[in-house]
Amino acid sequence: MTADVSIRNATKVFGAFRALDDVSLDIAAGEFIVLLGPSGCGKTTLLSILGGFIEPTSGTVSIGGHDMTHVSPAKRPTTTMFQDYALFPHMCLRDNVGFGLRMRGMGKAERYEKAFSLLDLVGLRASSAKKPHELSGGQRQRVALARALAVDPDVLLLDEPLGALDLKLRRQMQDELKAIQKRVGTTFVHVTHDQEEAMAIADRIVVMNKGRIEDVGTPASIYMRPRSLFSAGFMGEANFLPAKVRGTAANEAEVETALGRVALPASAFVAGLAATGRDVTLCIRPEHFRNGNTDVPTVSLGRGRITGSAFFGTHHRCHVAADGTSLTAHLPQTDNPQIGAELDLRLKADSIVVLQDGAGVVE
Ligand SMILES: Nc1ncnc2c1ncn2[C@@H]1O[C@H](COP(=O)(O)OP(=O)(O)OP(=O)(O)O)[C@@H](O)[C@H]1O
Repeated sequence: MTADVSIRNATKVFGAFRALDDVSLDIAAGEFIVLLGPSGCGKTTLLSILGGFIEPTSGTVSIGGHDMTHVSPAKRPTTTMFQDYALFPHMCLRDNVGFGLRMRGMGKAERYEKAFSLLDLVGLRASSAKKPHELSGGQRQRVALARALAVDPDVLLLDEPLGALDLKLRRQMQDELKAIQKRVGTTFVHVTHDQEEAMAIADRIVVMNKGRIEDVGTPASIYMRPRSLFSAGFMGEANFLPAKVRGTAANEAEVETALGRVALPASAFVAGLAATGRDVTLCIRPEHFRNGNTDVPTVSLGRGRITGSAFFGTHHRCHVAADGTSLTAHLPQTDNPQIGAELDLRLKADSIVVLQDGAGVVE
C-alpha cells in the first residue's frame, strides 16, 4: 500500500525555541522523499510529526486524505525505522520480520509466508533461521527494513537508517534501499544530513535549515537551479560572487561583479529578473568553468590566476584568485593546470544561477 502525505503550516515550538517554523509540503503516493539538512534543522521533528510521536504546536498533517494531526502513532498507516534498528536478539530472522504480524494476530502459516517473501526481497531468505548476531551490520539493516515493511505501512519513515554503517556499505545500502522502494511502491520519507546520500536515493529532496524548508526538487534541479544560497551551498560545492544589477532589458540583465560586467539571460535569475540596482549573488558550480575554447557560446566573468591545484582523478581542483576574489574551478582531467597561469573565467551563461540576496523559501 502507499499514500500521499500533506503537511500544512506545521510549526513546533519547544519552550521558546522554534524547531519547525511554518512548514508545508506535499508528498505524492509512492515518492521517495529525503529530508536533508544540517544537525538541528528540524528534520527529525518533522519526521516525528508525520509518525505521530510529536504533535505540532500548530498546523496539520494528512495521510491518504485523512487528517492525522492528533492520531496516535499506532493508529497511523506509518512505520518508523530508526538508526538503532533494535532487532530481537533471541529471535531468528523469520520471527523478527514476522513480529508485527504476530502482534496483529496473523496466523503462523500466513505470517511465515510473508516473512519469507520479505526476506527474499532484501536478499536474506537463505538466512531466515539465523539470529541477528550472526549477521553483518548491513544485513541487520536489511532485516530491519523487511520488518518495517511487513506490516504494510502506507508510508515508511526512516530516520538516518544508514548512519551507523561504514561508508562503503552505506553507498551499497543506498542503492538497495532505492531499488526496494521502487519495487514495493511504498511512500518513503528518509532523513539524512548527507547530501550524497540524498542525491543517491531521492525522487525529491527537501532542503531544510533552521526549522524551515529552503528548497524542494529533484536532485538535479536542486543542484543545477538551487533556490537559495543555503541550498546551493549545502548541495555540493559552489562559488558565490556578490554582484549588482546594472541594467535590465526584456530578456537579459547586465550584472557587475568585482571582476567586471557580464550580460546574463533572464533564465539565469531563479526568482525572475531582478531590478536595476538590486544586490544579487551569482552561484557558480566549480565544474562549470570552461578553460579555453569551447564549442558552445560562453560568457567571461573576467580573468584569474591559478594559485593552487590538486588532481582528483575525474578533474583538477584549482584555486583561482581574481581581483581579490577567491574561486574554486574544476578543470578537465586532460588539462595540465600550472600554478601562476592565467585563467579565463569563462562559462555557459545559463550555468550561472543568480540568487537575490537573502533568497529564502520558494514554493
Ligand atoms: N523535546 C525537545 N525539547 C527541546 N528542544 C528540542 C526537542 N526536540 C528537538 N529539539 C530541538 O529542536 C531542534 C531540531 O531538532 P531535530 O531533532 O528535529 O533536528 P535534526 O535536523 O533532526 O538534527 P539531527 O540531524 O542532529 O538529528 C534542535 O535544536 C533540537 O535541540
